[in-house]
Amino acid sequence: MIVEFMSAMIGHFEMTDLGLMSYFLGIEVTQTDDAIFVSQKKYIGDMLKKFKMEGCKPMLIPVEERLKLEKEGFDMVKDKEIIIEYCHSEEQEEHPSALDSFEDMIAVAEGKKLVLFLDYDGTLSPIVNDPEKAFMSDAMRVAVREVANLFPTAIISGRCIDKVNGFVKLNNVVYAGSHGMDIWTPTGSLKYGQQNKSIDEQGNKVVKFQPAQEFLPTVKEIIQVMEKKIKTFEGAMVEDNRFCVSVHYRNVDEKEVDTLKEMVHSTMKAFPKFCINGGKMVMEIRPSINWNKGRALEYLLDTFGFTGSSDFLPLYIGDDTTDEDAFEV
Ligand SMILES: O=P(O)(O)OC[C@H]1O[C@H](O[C@H]2O[C@H](CO)[C@@H](O)[C@H](O)[C@H]2O)[C@H](O)[C@@H](O)[C@@H]1O
Repeated sequence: MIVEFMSAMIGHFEMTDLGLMSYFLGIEVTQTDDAIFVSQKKYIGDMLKKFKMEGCKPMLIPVEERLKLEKEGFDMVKDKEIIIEYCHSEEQEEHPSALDSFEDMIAVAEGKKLVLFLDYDGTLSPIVNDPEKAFMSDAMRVAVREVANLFPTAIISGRCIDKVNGFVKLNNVVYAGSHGMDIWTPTGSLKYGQQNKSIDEQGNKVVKFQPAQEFLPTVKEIIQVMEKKIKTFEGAMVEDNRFCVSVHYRNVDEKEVDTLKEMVHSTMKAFPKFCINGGKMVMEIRPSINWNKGRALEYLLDTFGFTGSSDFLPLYIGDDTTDEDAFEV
């Protein structure tokens, strides 16, 4: 039938039979007897060339499997952003991938119970321009759910706990928000004070540990002041992270960034009980207390029942400066 159709068409139009399709609209096509494989290797090469990133090193990324391709919704800016996020060659030179030492890590873990700690932004989700849209892929969610079924798993984020919970949507992990200043666990710890029993949105009993409770009214005040002051900086954004505040400048004109930073530093002089830490195009304002992601990790190990034991290996995966407190522990 195909042959008949072709000769009928050739009778009417000037055309040549090129055989099986191998390349169409930037997609490479390989056809076998029982399958057709499509690949965009050339397209990716062209994209890297376009953004002058041909020299960058490849690495594994949490690509969604069996993703249905849609006609609508292609976003050139977002595509570029994701490629840049995963291809920072210089950054990788300085900070090589932990996966390069996978065998060594497995050797250290031999016979030990793994306890997994994960950061959210930049670790479970790609860095994007709009913090409200830092979604986690379904593939990543499945991976975290599966790993959390095997090992105790906690997510320690700079975000407020409700927001990170809303992004992750898993009930087999424990959450700690506000850089570890808001921890919700099923049981709590006998070693630490300041714990309150409560019920979460799903109706589960939780013990909340919030060592920066007394700072809440001042945090609200800081948010109000900052929101007024950033109005003159187009693209700046204040994010309420409950016990902490983030002032974002990712979308601010480069020429304005130093002035914005000066404004934040001089404004915070009126709030001496708070400190400012740097992050990825963000200024993290938080109470100056001896509590951080590292202390939160210790608290969580205790509530998981590992205090005094040596047959466990905590593994922390994070990408930002506030994660270094946890790496240290
Ligand atoms: O501890 P994390 O879970 O990594 O949170 C740290 C901060 O992450 C978010 O900001 C960063 O990601 C945004 C979305 O990709 C990006 O737009 C921003 O430039 C990054 O700094 C979050 O919005 C902050 O509140 C967190 O403190």
